[in-house]
Amino acid sequence: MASLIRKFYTLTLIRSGNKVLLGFKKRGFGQGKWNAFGGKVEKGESLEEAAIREVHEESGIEIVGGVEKVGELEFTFEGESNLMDVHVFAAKSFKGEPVETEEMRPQWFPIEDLPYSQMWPDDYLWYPIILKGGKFRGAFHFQGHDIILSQKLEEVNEF
Ligand SMILES: Nc1nc(SCCc2ccccc2)c2[nH]cnc2n1
Repeated sequence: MASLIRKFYTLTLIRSGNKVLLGFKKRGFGQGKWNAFGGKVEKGESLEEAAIREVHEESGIEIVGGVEKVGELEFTFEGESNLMDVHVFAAKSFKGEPVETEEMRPQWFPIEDLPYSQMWPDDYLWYPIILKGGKFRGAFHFQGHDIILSQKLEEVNEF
């Protein structure tokens, strides 16, 4: 099996009471889908620093109380050599109002009414784990961006 190139990304969930802040991706990878805020980890920054940076860049929200690691996901795509190693965080506390950026149009959604049909097809499987305070590890192999060919998902007690 040809070797894959592992690249690191973050995703950060911002929750306030019964609402979750998502962004509609206006361009680039994942364009047209609602997603949490995230992106590539740059050289020289920690996963947590990358998570906090991406949230601020994409939504204007300032994370003040740090982030908590809640999940690890690996995404591979049929016929492509990249493996996306995505570290999922939840913001402990934050300040500021979300603003629309070139990348993302932010919107608060009630937890009971997340737009899963307009999100990545794996998300409905692991968002509930985060929302009940759990942690998870998963791997999803895609055909394109909308079909999952194979998957693994398990809840874990700690990272
Ligand atoms: N929720 C979710 N997110 C991603 S990519 C997240 C990481 C990323 C990468 C590049 C730009 C911004 C954000 C997914 N891929 C496959 N399923 C998926 N689910």
